[in-house]
Amino acid sequence: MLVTIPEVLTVPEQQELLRLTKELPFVDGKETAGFRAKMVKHNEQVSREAEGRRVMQEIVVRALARSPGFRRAAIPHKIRPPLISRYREGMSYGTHVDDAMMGQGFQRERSDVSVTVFINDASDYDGGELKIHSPFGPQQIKLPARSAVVYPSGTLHEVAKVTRGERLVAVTWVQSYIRDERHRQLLSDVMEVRDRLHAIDPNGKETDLAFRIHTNLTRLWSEG
Ligand SMILES: O=C(O)CCC(=O)C(=O)O
Ligand SMILES: [Fe+2]
Repeated sequence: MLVTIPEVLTVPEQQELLRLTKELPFVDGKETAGFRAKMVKHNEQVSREAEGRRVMQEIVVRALARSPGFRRAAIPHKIRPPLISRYREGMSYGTHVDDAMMGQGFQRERSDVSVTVFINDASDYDGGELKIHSPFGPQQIKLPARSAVVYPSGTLHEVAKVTRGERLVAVTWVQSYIRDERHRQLLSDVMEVRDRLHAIDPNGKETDLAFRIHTNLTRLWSEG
């Protein structure tokens, strides 16, 4: 399931992120890539040592956590501290699959859902499309600033070479309460129906039923 979500970041949040990207030091993105992804990862990310990195991560996580669209698509249990990535002219990230387990030692978390939050606008650069290889063919994603895309971590994907300007994104991974993508899609659909029924008829029998289906499917399928 590939979902795009507009306006995840507020304008002040996006401005603060942009300001910090101008101030903070970036390092080679290979630092956080698995051994195979290292071969194809040509980008930069805000240094682990940078003071303001935590501030940026908190802004992004807070924005995602309050977004109903994100919550519905990802059904998040745990979210990794985001990487703040920059692709300057000539940079790209070749085809790869994200690691299944992320983090250190016994604190590892499974990645079910990958997320890109767009910090600067698509008009600021040429190229730089996020290309997700799906069973229905490749999906090319290039979104306006403040939007996000959510897609299954098990897909092969790549970032096309930036040919003008620079691309600034925050990238993170979610361990979902619902591990199976088919279950997540069904729950997400039921949630939408439930919320629409509630808006139309808060006291209706059908609304009760939709709430019951959603709640009990969550009980049936969730873990963690
Ligand atoms: O920059 C993006 O949109 C995705 C980058 C990516 O695939 C990764 O960091 O694993
Ligand atoms: Fe990736």
